[in-house]
Formats: sequence, structure tokens, C-alpha cells
Amino acid sequence: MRRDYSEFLPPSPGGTSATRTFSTIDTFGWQPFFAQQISVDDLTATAPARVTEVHRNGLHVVGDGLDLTLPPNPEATVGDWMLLDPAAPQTSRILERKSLIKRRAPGTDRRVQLIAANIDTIFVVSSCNQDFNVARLERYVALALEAGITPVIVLTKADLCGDVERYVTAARGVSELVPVVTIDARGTEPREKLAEWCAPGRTVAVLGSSGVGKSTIVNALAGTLSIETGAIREDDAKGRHTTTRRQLHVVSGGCVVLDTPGMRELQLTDAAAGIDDLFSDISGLSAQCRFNDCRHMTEPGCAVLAAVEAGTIAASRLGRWRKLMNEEAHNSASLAERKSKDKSLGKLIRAVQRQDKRRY
Ligand SMILES: Nc1nc2c(ncn2[C@@H]2O[C@H](COP(=O)(O)OP(=O)(O)OP(=O)(O)O)[C@@H](O)[C@H]2O)c(=O)[nH]1
Ligand SMILES: [Zn+2]
Repeated sequence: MRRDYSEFLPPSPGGTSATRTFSTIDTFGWQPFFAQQISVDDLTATAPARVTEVHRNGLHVVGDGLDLTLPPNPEATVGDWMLLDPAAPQTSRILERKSLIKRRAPGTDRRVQLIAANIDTIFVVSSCNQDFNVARLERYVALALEAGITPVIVLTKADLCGDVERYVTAARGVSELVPVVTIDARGTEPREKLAEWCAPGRTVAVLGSSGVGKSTIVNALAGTLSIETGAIREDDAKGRHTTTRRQLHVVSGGCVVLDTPGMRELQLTDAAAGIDDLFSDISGLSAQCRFNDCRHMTEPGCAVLAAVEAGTIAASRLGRWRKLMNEEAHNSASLAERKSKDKSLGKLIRAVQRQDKRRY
């Protein structure tokens, strides 16, 4: 069978893109960024496919005429694009990522956990109730900024709340660059109010604690009720973890959306630039501190402490910045240490293997 590969390639200036029909990979968020990484030769031998789900026993991938499970690959995560040789799936290559969401794995295990790849927008979801927590929003927004992903704060359960404005004001305080949208996630509002970020070809991840309405948003966007949603415990507004795995869903005529289980703990790692971007009010002032390694603790001539004194930066915000910076530095250092230990161990093993070879 001869395939027409022109549609996989970046559109040529004055090309025929207007007459293109949407293929499966377009529907799943194929973008010029990925097309530019592959040659026509690549395409004759292999086909692009997107990882829509990661199970314990493998990766579910979807492409044009492809819908299969590949063997597990610890390097791959949901949202990745792979070049697939259907005859030898284990040789599949992961294309360079447009963005990557990762965190420090929970617990004492010093590992990085990949959450998702190639996401354009993160909906940081919180409810207008006891779940709302500015420090948590800041964490998610820093994560998005670090990865070069557009963050949007989505406040759900506005219909149940008597004082939505109070939550909106607090959320706006996170960063003036981040839009804040309030919704009743159960109806048509997600489609109407989130349309700007949900155009065809875009990929959106929905992140937030359990029970805040992530699956409800995904369902409302998709216009179906295919994803199970759970009632929350009335006493403390905590969810019950209805969503148990990460999965990409295609919204008909719209974007690709990733539903994720509520994360109890989001520990940032390698996110110093994201934290800097988020707290630009603080990082911007650092240049005016007397010492260029000022930690804005007790140093004389500190412009940040002066701003707190003058009331232009809230002391609580400086406190949250400090906590996040310390945690990030700690996680990045301990993960780097683990990586270098793993590396030396790998070297040692290889050296022993070489010696063994020589010996026998
Ligand atoms: N009234 C109202 N109820 C909502 C809203 N958003 C979600 N809910 C309800 O809150 C409960 C939890 O919603 P889910 O969508 O399951 O929450 P989730 O964030 O996906 O939770 P996990 O899967 O546990 O991570 C469900 O009973 C929803 O119907 C909203 O905006 N207004
Ligand atoms: Zn300072």
C-alpha cells in the first residue's frame, strides 16, 4: 500500500493545508513541532503514534490505523509521541518533547516521576471550598511555568459558594499572568468558558486534588458521561480518588484532554526557573538587594524585605516562596545525588562485566 506522507510533514508555505482532512494523529494533537523532527525516510519505515495511557503491562498507543499496546518503556509517559515500527515495537523512538510535567516521586524513593508529555495548557483545578489553598495553586503554576506550559486556574463549585469573589481575588494574587476562570463543572460552562484553550490539536492536562471536579470537567468538555465521577465526603470536601490512572481523551471537534488522579503531594524538582517566573515580584526585586546572593532573610540592604516592610509584598507570600525554594533545592540536590550514584554504580557494573569478559 502506498501512503501519502505529505500530511505528516510541516506545511509548506503556500501549501495545500486548507484542503487537508483530519487524520487520527491530527485528532490526537500532532503538531508541526513533531513533524519537523522526522524525515520522509523515517515515515516510510515507521509511523507516529501517541501514548494515550500507561499501564503496568505496557503503553497504549494510537496512530493512523494503529491502536495497540506496546511493551512497558520506563522512558515514555502519557502524551509522548513515538515513531513506531509495528514489526518491532520495542525499537520505537520517543520524539523530542514539547513539554514535560514531572515531580519528585512521593515517599522516600529519590526518583523523578514523569506525569505527562507534550501538554500545551494545564488547568489547575481547585474548588471554592476548604480545598482552596494558595500555596498549592502556586506549586502547580510553578510546575507549568517551568515546563513552558500555559497555566489556567479553574475554580469549580462556584454554584455552591456564597463568596466566589473572595476565592477569585486570592487566586489572582498567585500571578497576574495566570487567567482565573470560575465554573460549575457539571454543565455547559467548561465548554463555554474554557474554549480558548481547547481548540483542535491542543492538549490540555487537568490537575488538582481529589474531588475538585477534574473528571467532571473532562466529561463536560467531551460532552459525554464516560468517565466515572465520585461524590466527595461532605465533612471535609476531600475526594475519594475516583480517577485511578492518567488517560488521554479526545474531545470531538476539540482538544485532547488528560485526566489525572488527584495528587496528594506535588514535590517540585528542577523547577527553580518556574518558581522564579511565578514569583517575579520577588525575583525581580532581588537585583536591587545589596548582596547578589541575598536570600532575603535578614540581610541588610535587602530590597525584598523592604517591600514586605512597605506592604507591597505580603509576608505570607515571601514565606511560601522560601518554602518552595528550599524544597525544590533539596529535591533537586537529592535527585542529582541519586542520579550520580546510579551512574557510578552503572560504571562499576560495566567495568566488572568487561573484566569478566576478559577473564573468560
Ligand atoms: N455542584 C458542583 N458539583 C461539582 C462541581 N465539580 C464537581 N462536582 C462534584 O464533585 C464530585 C467530585 O468530582 P470529580 O470530577 O469526580 O472529581 P475529581 O477531581 O475527578 O476527583 P478524583 O478522580 O478523585 O481525582 C462529583 O460528585 C461532582 O459531581 C461543580 O462545579 N459544582
Ligand atoms: Zn534580598
